Amino acid sequence: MSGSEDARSRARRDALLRMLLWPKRRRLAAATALALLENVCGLVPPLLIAAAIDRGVPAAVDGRWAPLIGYTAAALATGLATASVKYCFLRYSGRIAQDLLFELRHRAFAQVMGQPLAFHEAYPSGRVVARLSSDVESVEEMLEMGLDGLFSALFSMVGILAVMLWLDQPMAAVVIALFVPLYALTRWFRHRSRRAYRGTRTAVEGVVQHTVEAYNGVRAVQAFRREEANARRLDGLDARYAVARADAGLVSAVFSGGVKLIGNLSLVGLLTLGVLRIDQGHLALGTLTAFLLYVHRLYDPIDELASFANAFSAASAGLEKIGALFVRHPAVAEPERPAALPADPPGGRGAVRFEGVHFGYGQAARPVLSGVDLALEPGRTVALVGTTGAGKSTIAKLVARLYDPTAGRVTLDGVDLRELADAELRGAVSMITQEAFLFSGSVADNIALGRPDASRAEIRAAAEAVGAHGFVSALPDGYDTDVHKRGTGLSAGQRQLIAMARVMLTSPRVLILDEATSSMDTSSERAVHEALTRVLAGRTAVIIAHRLSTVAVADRVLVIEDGAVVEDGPPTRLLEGGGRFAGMHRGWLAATTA
Ligand SMILES: Nc1ncnc2c1ncn2[C@@H]1O[C@H](COP(=O)(O)OP(=O)(O)OP(=O)(O)O)[C@@H](O)[C@H]1O
Repeated sequence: MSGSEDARSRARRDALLRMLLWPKRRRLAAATALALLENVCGLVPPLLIAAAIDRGVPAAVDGRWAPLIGYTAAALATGLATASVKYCFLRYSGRIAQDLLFELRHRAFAQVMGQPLAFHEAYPSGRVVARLSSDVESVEEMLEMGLDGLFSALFSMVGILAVMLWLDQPMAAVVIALFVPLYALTRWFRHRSRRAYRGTRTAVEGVVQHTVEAYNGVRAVQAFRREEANARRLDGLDARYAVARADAGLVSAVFSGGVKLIGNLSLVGLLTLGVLRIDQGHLALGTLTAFLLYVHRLYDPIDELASFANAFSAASAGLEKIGALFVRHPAVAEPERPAALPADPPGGRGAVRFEGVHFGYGQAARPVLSGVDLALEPGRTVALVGTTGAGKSTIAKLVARLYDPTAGRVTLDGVDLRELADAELRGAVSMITQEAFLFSGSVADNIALGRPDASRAEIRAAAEAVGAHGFVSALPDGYDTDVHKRGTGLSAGQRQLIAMARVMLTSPRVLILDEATSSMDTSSERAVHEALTRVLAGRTAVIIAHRLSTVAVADRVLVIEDGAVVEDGPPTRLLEGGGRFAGMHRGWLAATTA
């Protein structure tokens, strides 16, 4: 990673942290106060034990038991108080951690869903899944195990050092002197662990991405016998992940071991100096005991701090990756003052115009459309045909305003699409994609996707209108059948019918249909065609026709070549004209009848 990229991704991580933590600052302050109280309580018992040894025991030897009993009871009471405050802190900080995670997941998911199509076409879905799953998990781990360690480590270190300095300065100096190698070790760890954990996040991303891709493309995998090769690739990615984990493990082992070593050196140093100072009469035995107890307490939290630092490095690398989702992509911006579509435009609803439209995917990319002028009349069906890569889908995406033209404008009923509020545009222009995607839920939920408030009668009427009612009522639970339940198994044609019922229910002014390329059997194809005729009636429609049989339902055909309209007219006239469309049709007839 280059220096400036590194700084950018750290800045993104910090911005994300600020966005998450700032609204919770009051609760975090309350958690900090609880942790402080816990640690202050925790400082008292060693002092009471020192007093018990130095004062209570000699008094008991003289037959006065009250001081010893008093010190012991006080040590017990502070121990109980520490435990109760710790319980409250853990419950409270646990809730904050869960809320933070909820917020992170919610924001990251909403951010991904709200990104323009340009983002999704450039960002592999596996990578997004890795961000939303394993990267979020790394933050979860840090919050679950780390907060406690961080707070106790920081507060107890400061508190213990203060008490040590108050008890005996030369002894405290030994402990402080050993902080120099500890500081050096911590610096090394911070630097090395950041690199190591970035490596693990990148490696796990590779594993998740490959798994998601293989799963999404399982048909192609099986058709091309790629199972073995895919499994080998996953093994390779897994091995890379294992190496990255081992590297991170090595860094944390060196750090934890180093901290333990320095802790033990402190004990030896304190014991040696303590015995000398007792011998010289400068130190009491109880104070030495308190020192030894404190050193133990000092290095335990440093160990916890090491776990936190580990978790933080992993989470920090995860947050850098999640932060990348928050980078703004040149989006189709919502207008500040949206215009409304005319309710009853002269000539009818659904007139689409392209006026001198230029478009290319990204600034450096070759232009796909160069000055397209086009008028689609209300209520008519236009089929776009042409060779692959000609620009048919691009025209459709501009009608749906999934992208904005780089120059020129696209209007609907006289209004520039850029002036329409998103909700109004989505209600006015609907798209049926090739795969006719069904979401988890019932058939009814899927039909009512664009109008969740639709009544069951309306849903049924929409299904009846496209001829889907028959097969839906034959499903085990009718309209309540879960579309992803095992055994439901809807065919491609049935999925298309459900997608068309969806359109019937929302009744958009303009419908864009990216016709499925996979062939259906003749009866399904006929059912889809019949449904199509009903859905198209009285609506402006743009069909990206992959199969020329679909063109029969169109009033007009546009032949697209290299981003330009090269032929335009009713299908029958184009067939008679003997131009490109007639040639394509002859080729298609020969292929289908061969
Ligand atoms: N998301 C994208 N990013 C960059 N270039 C793209 C993108 N989508 C399409 N293109 C390019 O734009 C051109 C037009 O593509 P488009 O998808 O509009 O063609 P099409 O006529 O619909 O093709 P097909 O029949 O194969 O679907 C092609 O050169 C294609 O490579």
